[in-house]
Amino acid sequence: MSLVRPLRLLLLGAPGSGKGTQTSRLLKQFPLIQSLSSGDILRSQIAAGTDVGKLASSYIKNGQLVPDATMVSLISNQLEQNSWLNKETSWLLDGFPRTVEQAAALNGVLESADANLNLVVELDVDQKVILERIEARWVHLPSGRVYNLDYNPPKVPYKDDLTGDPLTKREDDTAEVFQRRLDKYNQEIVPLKEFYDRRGILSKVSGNTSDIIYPKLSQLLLDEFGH
Ligand SMILES: Nc1nc2c(ncn2[C@@H]2O[C@H](COP(=O)(O)OP(=O)(O)O)[C@@H](O)[C@H]2O)c(=O)[nH]1
Ligand SMILES: Nc1ncnc2c1ncn2[C@@H]1O[C@H](COP(=O)(O)OP(=O)(O)O)[C@@H](O)[C@H]1O
Repeated sequence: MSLVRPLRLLLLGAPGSGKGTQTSRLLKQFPLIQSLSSGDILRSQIAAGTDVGKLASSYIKNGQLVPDATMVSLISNQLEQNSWLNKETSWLLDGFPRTVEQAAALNGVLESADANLNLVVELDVDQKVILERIEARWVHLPSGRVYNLDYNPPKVPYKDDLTGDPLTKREDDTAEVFQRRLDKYNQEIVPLKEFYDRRGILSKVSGNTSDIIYPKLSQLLLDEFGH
């Protein structure tokens, strides 16, 4: 089955909860959905040595959030570039907004294009299980493809399945930095969820593995946008 109404989805979830993993599965099942990952955009800015990348890098390596104004301008420009600000395109956001200030700014941008979010889903994963995920996470930076030594290892050790490029460890994927990111997430997520709950578009899917979560997430989309 496919979606019959345009979906404008925001995935919320703790670092390591599986936002990227769920995104890649959704894009396979629903090819009409386009996606944006704020973390991937920042990492490509860093790799390109841009001013935004230089600024962001100092926050990311310490597990801090990049300032709201920087994120709002970076992602708003990306929404324009992607030509998402219309009523027809189906898209999903992973990693932005992360604060209620970012959510309010995004709301203004989308509202003025009459293309506001119509579903926000929180990935509810026991936070005890996500640290070990982070420690086993390896990424292919140019594509954003995500691997895990335990859960979904690359075919050739430490090499990207499609390009053969070497995989890398993210500098913010250490236990120490991860704990700071998790603490920050737990602080910001409460007002952020309230922001969307007040708008009647917040849902939650729970499960301690992505294989449990994905069928629930996919069914939620089909229930709400598949007819
Ligand atoms: N053990 C395990 N690892 C998972 C599961 N789902 C995703 N992962 C891995 O855990 C890490 C974090 O997942 P990711 O999708 O990057 O989470 P994000 O930070 O929320 O985008 C990655 O290495 C994934 O491959 C799962 O159900 N079990
Ligand atoms: N919306 C945002 N606001 C502020 N900082 C952000 C945002 N998105 C990403 N970042 C920065 O980039 C880092 C990596 O983001 P991301 O790849 O989404 O992490 P994770 O995969 O752990 O959820 C974050 O820890 C944060 O420092």
